[in-house]
Amino acid sequence: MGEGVMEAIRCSGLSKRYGGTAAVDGLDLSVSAGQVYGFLGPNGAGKTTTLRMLLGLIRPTGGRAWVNGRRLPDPDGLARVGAVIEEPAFHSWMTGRRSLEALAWCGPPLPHAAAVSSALDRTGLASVADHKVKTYSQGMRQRLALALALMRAPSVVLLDEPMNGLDPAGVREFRISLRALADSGTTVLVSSHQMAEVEQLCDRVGVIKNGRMVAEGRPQDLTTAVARVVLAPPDLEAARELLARYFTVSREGPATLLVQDGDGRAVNEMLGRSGMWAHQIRVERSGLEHVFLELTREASHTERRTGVEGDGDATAAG
Ligand SMILES: Nc1ncnc2c1ncn2[C@@H]1O[C@H](COP(=O)(O)OP(=O)(O)OP(=O)(O)O)[C@@H](O)[C@H]1O
Repeated sequence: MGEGVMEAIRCSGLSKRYGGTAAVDGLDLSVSAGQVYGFLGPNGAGKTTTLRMLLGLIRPTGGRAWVNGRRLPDPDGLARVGAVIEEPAFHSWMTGRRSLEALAWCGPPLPHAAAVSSALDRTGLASVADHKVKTYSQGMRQRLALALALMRAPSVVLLDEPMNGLDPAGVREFRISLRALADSGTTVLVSSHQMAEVEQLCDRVGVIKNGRMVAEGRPQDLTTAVARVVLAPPDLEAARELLARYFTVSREGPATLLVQDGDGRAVNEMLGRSGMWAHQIRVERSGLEHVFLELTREASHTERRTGVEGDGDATAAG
């Protein structure tokens, strides 16, 4: 994304408290127009609550948010926002196309006569549009929900874990639909637990924990280099001691060391100077999943009780 691209979504200090619990706690978030933004976080991190606030379904208790440059709450702007927060219940005896046409009756008029066909097309459902929904796979139903969200040609789409429950082929198809959507200029904010998919799909990623952003950036910038060094004993132990002076090193297998943040050339040079020669040095990026787990490690046993509304952070590690 270039400089000066319009922000499609912005949250500034956005907060939502339920009694003493801070579901979202001073969240800052910025999504440029036309991006696919991955919104990651462990269970209970505040993802759904954030999406519900952006949709005007619940009212924030603090902070501000804008969608398409318009300060929320903004009922008039909702027509330009599509969402799949919970899977809608379709009538299984209707066809996919008929389901969308029936639901089009509720709400404002469609932007053009071919809006239903276009939404089915964009979600890869054109060939099964006239089949009954009860014959659809889980993945097809989830894409039908996406088609429903796209029917009014929104400029921003909010999706809450849309790939949950899909098999690898379903996830791949869904990912292709989302990518095509963003390539046509629609902004997509997608919450997910499927790290590998997020890594492949998203232009940027934000990781939230306890209702706050803990890491943000391009997927490739959030991952770190790991050098995998294969050496035969007895050099292995000597190499571990040597490299451990400069890097975090761990034994991975009987002949392999894992060197965090290791640059292959530096590792090679250090070993060579000490007369040790590796059979192999391979530098890889550690997956986003690893980074996610590290960043959110304590989240599952962290209590989030806060004091009186307006108080500062009272987070206590459990
Ligand atoms: N209506 C509510 N009343 C009280 N607490 C709530 C309510 N909605 C959410 N919470 C709490 O707010 C926190 C954030 O919930 P939220 O559903 O936003 O998390 P999430 O990141 O979407 O989690 P998941 O990945 O499990 O869907 C949780 O601790 C949850 O229990």
